[in-house]
Amino acid sequence: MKDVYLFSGFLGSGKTSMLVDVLRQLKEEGYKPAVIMNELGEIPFDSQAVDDEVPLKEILDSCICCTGGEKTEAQIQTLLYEADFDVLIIETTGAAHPVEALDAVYSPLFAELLNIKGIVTVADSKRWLEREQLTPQARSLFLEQIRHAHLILANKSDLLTEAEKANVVFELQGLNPNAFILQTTNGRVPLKLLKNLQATALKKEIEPAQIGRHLHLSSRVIGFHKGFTQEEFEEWVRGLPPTVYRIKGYVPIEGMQYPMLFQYAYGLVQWMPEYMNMPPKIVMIGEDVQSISVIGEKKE
Ligand SMILES: Nc1nc2c(ncn2[C@@H]2O[C@H](COP(=O)(O)OP(=O)(O)OP(=O)(O)O)[C@@H](O)[C@H]2O)c(=O)[nH]1
Repeated sequence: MKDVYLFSGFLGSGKTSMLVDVLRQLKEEGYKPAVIMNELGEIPFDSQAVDDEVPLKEILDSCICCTGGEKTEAQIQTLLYEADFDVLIIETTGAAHPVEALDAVYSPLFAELLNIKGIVTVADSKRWLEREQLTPQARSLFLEQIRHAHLILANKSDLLTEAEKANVVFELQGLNPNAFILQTTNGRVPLKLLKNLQATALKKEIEPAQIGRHLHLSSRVIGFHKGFTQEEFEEWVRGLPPTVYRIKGYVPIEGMQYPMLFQYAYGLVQWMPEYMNMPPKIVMIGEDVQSISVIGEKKE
């Protein structure tokens, strides 16, 4: 049987960071992992974090829980047919309801081959403390992702005081008394903890809540034809409504040879120099992102 983990968590909470670290640990211990990634947005941005030797299937611009299980089922079948792996990690979009995503993984086609270990949810600890600021729909999804987890990572703990950290763990445990909670930075979770999860995610527990469907998240790809200074770009980002949850992509910066890698998640921006000439495009994910005006946007 191949072990299957479902990685869940709100937009920008740290799922890909966790994935990269877990893949490293799996490989160090001699496992052969495979990955299915589901991204909101047409650009396979996160998959660049997975190196070439790991079998990878992507589901772009849709969401496991909203398209039903067919695409995931097909991707798992293809992997089982063509790839040699012993652990499968499915990273859902931050907009997915974990139980509905898990439901998509159960299929009579491969029930005998997969051992579903459980749902690991990454929670942005700072967002947790300020969850009242989310719209009610986004908040319900955020809470559902935590409520249904078998293991919770209280991530980004580097941004909190000791008292805040303790408070987050206490409150998360109140919402989900059955899950193990670990304080983390950059989604670092010891492999042993994952391996200890044991098929607690039984089929009979599943009660799809359909909450993800009431949250009208959309993604928008924005291309740029001119460069910015980092300050002016950040100023534009700071002026965005709080319902823009996530931005990632490549931004042309004056004086830089290639567009820089840019990430935005819950108030924090991150820039990294890029050594390849990546297309100057970002993906913006949130509620009603189509109506937002963008400086320097190239109409396609
Ligand atoms: N300060 C801090 N930043 C973090 C931590 N974990 C992740 N980040 C940053 O948060 C941003 C989002 O991290 P990802 O791992 O891409 O999050 P994600 O959940 O995969 O994002 P989506 O797939 O877009 O929903 C990146 O800029 C990370 O570098 C952490 O523990 N502390």
